[in-house]
Formats: sequence, structure tokens, C-alpha cells
Amino acid sequence: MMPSRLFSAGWRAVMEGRKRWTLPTWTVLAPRLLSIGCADCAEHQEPPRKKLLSEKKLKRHFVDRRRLLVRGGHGGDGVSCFHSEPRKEFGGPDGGDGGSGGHVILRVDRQVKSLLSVQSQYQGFDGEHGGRKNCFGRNGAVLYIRVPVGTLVKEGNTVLADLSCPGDEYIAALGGAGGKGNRFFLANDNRAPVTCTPGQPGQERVLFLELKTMAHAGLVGLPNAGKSSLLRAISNAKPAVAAYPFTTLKPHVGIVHYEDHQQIAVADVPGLVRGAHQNRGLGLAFLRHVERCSFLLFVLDLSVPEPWTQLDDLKHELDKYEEGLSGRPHAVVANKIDLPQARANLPELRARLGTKAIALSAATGENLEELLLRLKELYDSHVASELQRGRQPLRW
Ligand SMILES: Nc1nc2c(ncn2[C@@H]2O[C@H](COP(=O)(O)OP(=O)(O)OP(=O)(O)O)[C@@H](O)[C@H]2O)c(=O)[nH]1
Ligand SMILES: [Mg+2]
Repeated sequence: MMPSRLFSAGWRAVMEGRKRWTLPTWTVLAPRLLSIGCADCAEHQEPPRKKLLSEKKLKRHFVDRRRLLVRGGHGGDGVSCFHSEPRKEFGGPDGGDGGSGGHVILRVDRQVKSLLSVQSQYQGFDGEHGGRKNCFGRNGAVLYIRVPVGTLVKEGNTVLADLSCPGDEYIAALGGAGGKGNRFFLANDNRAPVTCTPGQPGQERVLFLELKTMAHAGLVGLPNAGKSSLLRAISNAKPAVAAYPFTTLKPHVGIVHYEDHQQIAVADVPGLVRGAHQNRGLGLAFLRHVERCSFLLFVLDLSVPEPWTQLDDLKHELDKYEEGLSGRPHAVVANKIDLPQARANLPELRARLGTKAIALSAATGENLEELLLRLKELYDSHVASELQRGRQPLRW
């Protein structure tokens, strides 16, 4: 029996799906009629066609790695000067110390979704120089670089930090120490020191940032299988949907809300092609994101001939990338059941994969509840196993 709380979550998703996909006829027809009128006026205007991107260009669009040069702020210089005022001509040394340079810190921010906003160089704020009358220079402010959840920080091949929780911080470069003013060198045997020291330069490092999407579930499928459409149907995320391969170039995370306030994060990642483990298509870039998902949803396009071969291809690629990756808890989703070819393929798919394959339509919202229920089951068993291992499960 389906618990009522889940049913209502599923129902809401179905209704949302319907709202999007079955618009009232007039709203569809009106713009069409208009566009026919315009087409008559401009006969020779070809509709703009989206060009297919080459593999090389695809990789350029996808920013999940960054090389970063970070320099901490320079420390301010200490000052050498002597106090002097009427009737107190030799008031002693009063040169203040310089302020410390500011650190450069990586901080996880939930609002940031990719490394696109991270620049290639950062220079921390310098500390102020010391002043007369024992005035110390102000310390340089801390410079925060906002990075998404799931960022790995590497130096060479060594992993320095795994920033996996919102608010996590890592000091990328320390600011330089401020110099000392001559007041600092005052001693019994030296009442008038002239020595002062300059501020130290900040630390300079070359770091590599690598983003591994952190979500509970990962949607894995060939290009055009309908992963983004599915994410749109079950969550409020709005990844682009189009009838050409590699519409999705970077991961999107959608949150599925359940009535008991549980939230499951589902990641839509770029389509996988044969040879992905050898870096074909979006290849390794894509697989890195799948690696971190606790459980997987294999999305098959049921409308193409022999859809069951897709599952073998997907599992093969995952296992080539990391042994046992396809063995993670998973569900098989057979999408596009609204199409006649898909309905014809369903009995054979069921015969080969068993009844566990969830046949649904992301476009019409048909049978989404079954997926939502399965998703919740996978999530519950993930939480239970994490707690058993004494680890806190990932929360969104
Ligand atoms: N008839 C039908 N079409 C669907 C369904 N789901 C998706 N589509 C269509 O399939 C095409 C591809 O959908 P996407 O959601 O962009 O597929 P994707 O798997 O995200 O593709 P990539 O991002 O390129 O990997 C679009 O034209 C969708 O309208 C469905 O359930 N039924
Ligand atoms: Mg997509």
C-alpha cells in the first residue's frame, strides 16, 4: 500500500508535470497561428537551428575544474620614527608595526553551483604600514572565494581538503606577517633603536579545484533519454530540455520534497556515451559526478529499438571507470512510455529486466508516483546504512 504522505508528494509532482506538458489548446495554437502569419511575410527566414557541438567544444563548456593561483596579502611595513614635541624633544621610538596581510580562504556556499565563477588568480588584501605615535597598521581583510558543495582541493596530486558541507572553509594562502616598528626594538641597552622590519610577502600556492557533485541520487542515461525532463517533472529544478544530444552540459541538482519534510537531492548529469571511461563525450567529467551519488537512477529511452542494451552499456561504462560503481543501490527507469513504440517494447524489457523497471513518462507525468516511492525507499535505506556506519547522512 502507498503511504498517503508519499502519495500526495507524488500527486503534486504529477499535477506539476501535467501543468507543464498539457497546456490548454488555445495557448498552444495562438502563437502557432501568429508564427504562420509571420512566416508568410518572411518566407526566406530559416528558423535558427542549434548546431551540434564538437567533443572538444563540449569539454570547454563544462567547468568542473579550475587551476588557481592564490597569494596571501603582503604584510604592512613597520616604521622607524621618534616621538618629538615641544619640551619633549627626545620622546623615544614610536614607530608602529605593520598590519598582517589578509588570508585567502575557500568557503563553501550553497548558492554557488559550479566553478565557473572562480577566477584563475586571487591576491589577498595587503596589511597597512605602521604609523607614527605607535599606530599599528590595519590587518588586511580576509578574501573569501566562494565554491560549491563537493569541491576537492588539490595541490599536485595530493588531496588537501574535501569541502563537502555548506560553510566548510580551507585556508588557501596565508597572509604575510606585518613588519615591526622601531618601538618593538626598544631595550635597556638600546634606548633609541632605528631598526624596523618590512612586512612579509603572503604565501603563494597553485591549487587545483575539482567539483564532484554531491547529491543523493544521480540520473544516469544516454543522451536524449529524458533525464532532464524527469528532473523537471519530479522537482522544481529547471534544466534545459531539447531533442538533441548533450543538452545538459553541467550538472543540475533538483530537490524532491516529501510530506514528512524529507528532501532528496537528485542530480541531472550530462548524457553518457559508449567509451565515456576513455573520456569520450563528456566522459570522465561526467563520471566524476556520478561517483559521489549515494544511489543511481538508470534512465532508459524505451522508444528506441532494443532499449535493454542501454542498461548494459551504462553499467559497463560505470564499472570501467570505477569497479563496482554500477553495483550501487539503484532503480531502472524506462522513460517515454507515452509513445507507441515504447509501449510495444515494454513487455520484452520487463521479460529481460524483471518487473523492477519503472515504466513512466516524464512528459505526461504517467506513473511518476512509483518512481517517487522507490526514490524514498532508496533514500531511507541509505540513511539507515550511514547511521549504522556512524556517519551523518548528507542533508539538503
Ligand atoms: N514523448 C516523450 N518525450 C520525452 C519524454 N521525456 C523526454 N522527452 C523528450 O526527449 C528529448 C530529450 O529530453 P531531455 O530531457 O533533454 O534528455 P536528456 O537525457 O536530459 O538529454 P541530454 O541532456 O542531452 O543528456 C526532448 O525532446 C524531450 O521532450 C517522455 O516521457 N515522452
Ligand atoms: Mg539533459
